[in-house]
Amino acid sequence: MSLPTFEQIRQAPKVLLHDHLDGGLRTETIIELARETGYDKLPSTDPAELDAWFRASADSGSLERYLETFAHTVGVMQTREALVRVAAECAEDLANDGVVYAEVRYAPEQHTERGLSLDEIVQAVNEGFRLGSEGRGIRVGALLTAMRHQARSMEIAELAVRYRDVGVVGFDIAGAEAGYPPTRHIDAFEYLQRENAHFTIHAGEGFGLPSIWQAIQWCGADRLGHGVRIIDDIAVSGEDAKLGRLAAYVRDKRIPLEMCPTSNIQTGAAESIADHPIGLLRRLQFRVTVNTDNRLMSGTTVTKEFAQLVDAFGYDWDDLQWFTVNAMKSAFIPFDDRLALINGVIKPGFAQLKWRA
Ligand SMILES: O=c1[nH]cnc2c1ncn2[C@H]1C[C@H](O)[C@@H](CO)O1
Ligand SMILES: [Zn+2]
Repeated sequence: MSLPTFEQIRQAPKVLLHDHLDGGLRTETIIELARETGYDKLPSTDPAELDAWFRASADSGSLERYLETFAHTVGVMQTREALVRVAAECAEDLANDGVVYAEVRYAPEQHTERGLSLDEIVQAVNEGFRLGSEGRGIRVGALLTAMRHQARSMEIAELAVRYRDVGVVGFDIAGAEAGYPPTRHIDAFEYLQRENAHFTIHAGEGFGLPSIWQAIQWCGADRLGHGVRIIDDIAVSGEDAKLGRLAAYVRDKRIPLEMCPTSNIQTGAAESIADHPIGLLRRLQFRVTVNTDNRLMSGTTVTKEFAQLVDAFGYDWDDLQWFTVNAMKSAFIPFDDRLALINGVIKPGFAQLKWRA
């Protein structure tokens, strides 16, 4: 059986758990929204040039500099119409990439510059996801992110609970990691735990093991955003790997790792796809999932991320299905819904592709 091709991977039913709404805009849309809303700070109004600018600026090797590019996407996402449009296009683009289930995150507190309330922001994005998903064979849920350098996490956690049955499936914290440990937001995480709500934490990307340890053992994260630096707790010699206590805990407890290979290279968390810790972590059977992080800044899609992994590691259909089922098992929607997607959509979809290959 030959390795999956790009087009075959695109057709496979895929699952995406880590994708930022403000990191996935179409360049043409940014330019149009800037014109419509009077945002005059774009580095270029030519789509190709702007696209190249985002990629080059995000390729800095530093998470902090990578994050600076979001000023322009967030800058044009300040009205209800803009949010509905961006969310609808996000759902459409993911559906066209063959994604059948996605959790897309954004930070409501970043969209209040022109007077929208947090509730209005969530309602607008929900409406966009609904419009963009309709009839396209995709289900999209929102994760509400609080910015770790700000102090609004409790408010955002309450917002996530308020909308838990209407479009929102969980909570997250994002932004610069060094200097802003997860425990800074412990009250929000404790509140979410008391509410039986789900959350993931960006950890082990721009900072190492202490961040992962806090996210899991202090804050009770259900999943880890990136978590790549867990390899600092694994000693490899030849084929042998010795896990430290934290790495063993993450693997034993089947804590999902939302890995984003291209993004990690851009921010300096990994050297190249071939050197990306995902190779080792998949071999050691951590609960690894494959994600895009920011499709605009990384010029990527789920299909591209998978295709690069196939090139680098020779992954076959079974590997791609394993990543996909891992992701579906780790989603924040109810167990019955996850099972229905695994048995009704993912397994039959992969079976058909394997059979044709
Ligand atoms: O990979 C990331 N790490 C930390 N923060 C991130 C990453 N990608 C995007 N963000 C930030 C910038 C966005 O404005 C915010 C909400 O989506 O989350
Ligand atoms: Zn992220």
